[in-house]
Amino acid sequence: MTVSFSLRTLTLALTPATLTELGITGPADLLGADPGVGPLCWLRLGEGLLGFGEIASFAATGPTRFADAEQWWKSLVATAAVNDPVRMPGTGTMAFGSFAFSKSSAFESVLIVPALVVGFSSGTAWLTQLSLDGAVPTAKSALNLLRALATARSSTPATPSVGTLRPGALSEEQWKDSVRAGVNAITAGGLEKVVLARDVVASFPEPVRRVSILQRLVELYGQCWTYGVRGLVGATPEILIKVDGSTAQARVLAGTLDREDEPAGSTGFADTVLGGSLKQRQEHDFAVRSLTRQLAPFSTDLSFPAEPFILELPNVWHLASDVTAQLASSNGHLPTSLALVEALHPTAAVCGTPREEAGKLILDLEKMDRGPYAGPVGWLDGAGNGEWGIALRGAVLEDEHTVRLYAGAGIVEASDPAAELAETWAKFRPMLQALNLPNHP
Ligand SMILES: C=C(O[C@H]1C=CC=C(C(=O)O)[C@@H]1O)C(=O)O
Repeated sequence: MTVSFSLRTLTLALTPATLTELGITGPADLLGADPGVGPLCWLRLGEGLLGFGEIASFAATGPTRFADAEQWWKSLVATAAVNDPVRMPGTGTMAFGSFAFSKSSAFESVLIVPALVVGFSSGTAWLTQLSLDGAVPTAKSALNLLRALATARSSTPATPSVGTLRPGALSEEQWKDSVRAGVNAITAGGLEKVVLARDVVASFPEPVRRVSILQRLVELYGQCWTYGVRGLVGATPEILIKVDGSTAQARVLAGTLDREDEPAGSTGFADTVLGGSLKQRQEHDFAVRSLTRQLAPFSTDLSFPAEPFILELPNVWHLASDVTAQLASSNGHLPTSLALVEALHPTAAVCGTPREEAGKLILDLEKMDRGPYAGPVGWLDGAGNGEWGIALRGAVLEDEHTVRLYAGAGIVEASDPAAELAETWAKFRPMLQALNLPNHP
């Protein structure tokens, strides 16, 4: 006889004394705590969520993957017994997720409910134990699990063995031909922007340690959101949507300048070359417009600055716009973060304008399945909150020895294939660094 139990969760605030006793100064201290594949991860600037173990998961492919995941999550949450005195976004019931970029992808979109979550946000730290086997989490059982992790951890990222890099679906020449074809399609009319991506494959004689990659990304790209959901890892600078109660926020990026292109001793280089470029500005405006157009029907108030700002990352500068919306309730309910993800994905930062035409051209010209690259990655909770980045500057660990890296560039009429190719190398850099591979082979 199979007995199915409801989800049970217990959340505890972690006091500074407990954290000190366990030697935990922040979430990154626990990255190396899972002796297996390592935790589910969503971290930025010393805050975020780590998930350990897996008590339930949902997988889907196809055009209804978001709606199916939302339905599965809602039915799990509906019967959950939640003991959550902390009551912040990410406490109580929560799951990590990653979604395929394309409705025709073979990659399985997933939601994963961990057994234990450690969270840090706005000066509060907490611990949530989740169970689905009838066990009732207690403060003692939750703290024992955390203690075991804190004791097991290793904090030094191991340097990966010397790896080699080879082209993925297309050679550099073939990819530049695709960019040329993209520019020709734009010139011929019918679309204004298309984002074309490519993949490269890294091979290592020794097994690659997922945890080490996450540790390196946190160390080098702390202001990006370091994500890890099963084999998908990366550090994205772009937020598709973050929902905290009735407020939604997005960080839209498009328009890029390689920091290695800055001449020594120059001042105001990014302002002039990136901020002053009509081509880059056009690329950016398409991305902002696509997001705001899709978000507007869910909002009572939507605001973003008239001019983008320049976001400085260790590898590149981007044109960036932060968008804020007050969410409208419908029949007494606010939209959940996952409902917004479904409505917003894919923006013109990763697809193009118009969306349908660009999507078709991507399938035609890239000659690869993007898998989870450029898809939404992040987490959601039982109250509808969540944070979803766009899975950029990342890779998929295909097996112990093989890592597939992805990067793309926005193509507009004025695009030059060689410059766009160089831009993809700048965008591969975070993962190349994390994997200890040469900057630009
Ligand atoms: C498609 C990617 O970046 C997007 C986000 C920021 C800037 C972009 C650009 O300038 O082309 C892209 O739209 C990628 O990193 O693979």
